[in-house]
Amino acid sequence: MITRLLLLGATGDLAGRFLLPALAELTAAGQLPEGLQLVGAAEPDWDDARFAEHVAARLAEHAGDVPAAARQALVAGARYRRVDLGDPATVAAAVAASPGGGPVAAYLALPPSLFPAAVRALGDAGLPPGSRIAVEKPFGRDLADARALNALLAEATGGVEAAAFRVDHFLGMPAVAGLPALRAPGSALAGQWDGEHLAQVDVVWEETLDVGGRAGFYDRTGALRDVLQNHLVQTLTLLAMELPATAAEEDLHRERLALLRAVRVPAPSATRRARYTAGPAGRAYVDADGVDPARGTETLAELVLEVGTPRWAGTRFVLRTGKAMAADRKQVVLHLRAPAPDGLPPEVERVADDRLAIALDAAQQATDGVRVHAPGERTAYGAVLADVLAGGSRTAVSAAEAEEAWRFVDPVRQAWSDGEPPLLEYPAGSPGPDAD
Ligand SMILES: O=P(O)(O)OC[C@H]1O[C@@H](O)[C@H](O)[C@@H](O)[C@@H]1O
Repeated sequence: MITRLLLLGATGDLAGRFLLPALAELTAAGQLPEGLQLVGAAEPDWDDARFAEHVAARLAEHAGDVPAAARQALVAGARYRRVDLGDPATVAAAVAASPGGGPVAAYLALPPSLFPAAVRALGDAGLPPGSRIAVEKPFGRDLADARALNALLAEATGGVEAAAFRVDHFLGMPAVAGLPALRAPGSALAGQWDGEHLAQVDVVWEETLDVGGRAGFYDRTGALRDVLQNHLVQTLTLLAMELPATAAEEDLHRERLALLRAVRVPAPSATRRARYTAGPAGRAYVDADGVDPARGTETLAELVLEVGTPRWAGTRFVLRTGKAMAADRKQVVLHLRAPAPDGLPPEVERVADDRLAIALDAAQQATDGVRVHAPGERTAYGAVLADVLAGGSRTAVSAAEAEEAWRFVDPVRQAWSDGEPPLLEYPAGSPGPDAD
């Protein structure tokens, strides 16, 4: 059992807004492993007391809904070690920092450019058996890079696949995790789940948020790598895979991988990319600090995919994500070929006779950093951390799944960098280019 959580990047944005609040939530629910020791690690030259202040402030801001006693317990138990990823000895010291010497979960809440150095340093430090390394997304910049990162992880973990945890927090969102149940045998939608009944399925994640202060990261990433290649593709796997034969995690991963293998490489003409200009919602993307306009980074990405299985003959899967858009639209839309049946599950909204919508953010919305979720329901990062700490893998992507997702996204990335199709524009705060 994991007894220590080493949070690398503990002073950063991801830790402050999502991971520390999720730990507080799990503390309150009594769902952390008994005696778990939190060691925060980052570059600033802080001590335990300074880190405790930081954790308390982040929790006050982002986990105000968690009872104060649980927040205080987390703050009181937190330790801090300064690490410099260029100096692996500092990482080894952080691994050794907590007493007990049990298995460690090392969580890389770091910019992707630091993943290789962090994984190498953890490998050099030598993690005790039963330890895990959790890596955030994007997992690699392309297929070759993802393979290299998988090789490093295999080296650092002695080839134990379960020891490498490639996080995708969308898999922990209740609405995404619940997608397979919507067409379980007996459901009104069970008989609709194929190309004969569904002409098109949209997986949409449109945000009103612009890139804010993240332009330095975002400009090297873009909408395709930031959200579509991972979050939307994983949502697609849960929507379109065959239902696993059992509840076992290996069956789930087998079906997710089989679905990814069946996705055809889209032609460039089946893709769109765009970036926002100045508009009602604010200034142009290219005017944000840290943007190099010459890179041509997209803030909106769309792929129309086909899944080459008998079930999905004739269905178009449209995956679209964008920043600085007119409205927050985070949903799956089913376009039926005939009017939808009666007796739909409560999560499914009839928006037209032949069109159904499933909200992806119904139970959990991050509005100005305030967490809103149904009482007793876990947040996405609560589910991820519970999984990491308990040895689960439902919110993780396997090595093969990570590479397979790049197989059909890499050619798109390549075509885009060759200028095909051209980069479109949309005003910030608009529904996107040529909105349908
Ligand atoms: O709304 P959530 O749960 O933060 O998920 C969306 C976010 O997912 C992150 O992984 C992306 O980096 C962000 O750009 C995006 O906004």
